[in-house]
Amino acid sequence: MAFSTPMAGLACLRAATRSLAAGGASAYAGCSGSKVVTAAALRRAYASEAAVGGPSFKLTEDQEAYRDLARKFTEEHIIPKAEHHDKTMEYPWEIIKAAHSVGLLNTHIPEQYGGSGLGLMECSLISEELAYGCSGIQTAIEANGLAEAPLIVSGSDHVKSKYLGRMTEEPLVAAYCVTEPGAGSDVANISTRAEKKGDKWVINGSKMWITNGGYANWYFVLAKTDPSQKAGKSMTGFVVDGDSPGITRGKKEINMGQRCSDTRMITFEDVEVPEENVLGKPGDGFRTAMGAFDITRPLVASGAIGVASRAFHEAAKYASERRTMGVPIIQHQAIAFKLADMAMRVEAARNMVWKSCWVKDQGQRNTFYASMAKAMASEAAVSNANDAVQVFGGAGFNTEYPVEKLYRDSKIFMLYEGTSEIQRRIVSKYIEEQYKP
Ligand SMILES: CCCCCCCC(=O)SCCNC(=O)CCNC(=O)[C@H](O)C(C)(C)COP(=O)(O)OP(=O)(O)OC[C@H]1O[C@@H](n2cnc3c(N)ncnc32)[C@H](O)[C@@H]1OP(=O)(O)O
Repeated sequence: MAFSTPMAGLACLRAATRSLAAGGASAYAGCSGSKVVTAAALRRAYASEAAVGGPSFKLTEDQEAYRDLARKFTEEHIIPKAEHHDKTMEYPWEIIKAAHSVGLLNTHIPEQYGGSGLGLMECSLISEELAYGCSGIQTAIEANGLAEAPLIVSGSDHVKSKYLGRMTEEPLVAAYCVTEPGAGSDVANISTRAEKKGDKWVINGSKMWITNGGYANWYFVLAKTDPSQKAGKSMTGFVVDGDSPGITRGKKEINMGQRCSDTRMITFEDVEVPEENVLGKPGDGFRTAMGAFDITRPLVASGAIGVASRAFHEAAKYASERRTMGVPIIQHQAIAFKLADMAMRVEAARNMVWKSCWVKDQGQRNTFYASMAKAMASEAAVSNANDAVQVFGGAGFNTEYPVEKLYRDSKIFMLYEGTSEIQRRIVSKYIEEQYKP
């Protein structure tokens, strides 16, 4: 199957999944060699996972098709290039373009704006597969979803047509600018300001750790517009064109993991934005920014499941092959129980992620579940990557083997899109509310 269909959105995704179905199993030929799980091993592992699903966990035919497409894409386009992008830190543009050509980019843009309009459940199946291959590359892909989410939550029809429509027509990336040097977890205390001057808004301030910042065609920017108000009314969200005068894109940050993901400081100096680029009403910004997380935290979480399950599969495969004291190490209880814990974490966290997606897809607010899913899945990724290194022993510390990358890549899941501590704060606030005397 060729990944070059010149279509966008759902039509493109459907054509790609049909073509994959017609291609059958022989279409899987993407990866081999000692450092990656082979295609055959992957299929066996997933087949055994599918067999344990309970009745209410059955995926629809469409969901299976999207997952299979993402899995094939991962095998062919991501796994073979993951090491290169990790070592060189090169931004994965070619992979982003390929993902766009088969409809695996911008998956939750509504159909009326040219997107696939997939539900969160479908999106989560896709992002888990992509992250299985390389979570750095998946982050570059999924960061588009984060930038787009505030527009989906609060954008006018005009803004959606103009900025979301553009994303479906050609392979572009966008970025979500909320975090600042002095305000990460504490969004209420950002200091970027936007002031109304005539018929324009003028933005001044600096945003930090902006994923896709160096390549973004446009930015979602959260700025204070009325600091005298409490958080829920003091901020406004804007869409800002990437080529607006006054924007400076800082140097690429060198991070411990997910090294091909592009994160930078973006500075806004007297950047003029037309009134029509305000999302919702002035003052709605904080809610818009938080509402976006209800869409994207479950997807960050599903990316974390991709890492957790990759770490599990690599460790289980190695433990079956590596022998000590006359037996494969999987027969030593110390290793076997570690693998059992890893499998339990993947299954439990994935179920939590699916629930958080399902609640949102039912049209209900899912903040409580999204935070649980984000915390559980991130911690599963970090624990599983740590255990995988332990199972590999000294080899796990070596760059010739796949798990040291997983170890480095996993940590950010507990930090970005809200730390594990912030997720617990959100969950515990709900509990406190429930138990108010
Ligand atoms: C794979 C892609 C990865 C991309 C790279 C990742 C990039 C990033 O990391 S992006 C930045 C991540 N940053 C964060 O996640 C920030 C973490 N912080 C937070 O989530 C919040 O600031 C948090 C939870 C601490 C807010 O706490 P706090 O300041 O106490 O506000 P809080 O009182 O809860 O809410 C204020 C108002 O907003 C409302 N609100 C809060 N959450 C929501 C929501 N989800 N939906 C709608 N309204 C909301 C509240 O109801 C409240 O309304 P009101 O004023 O009427 O009572």
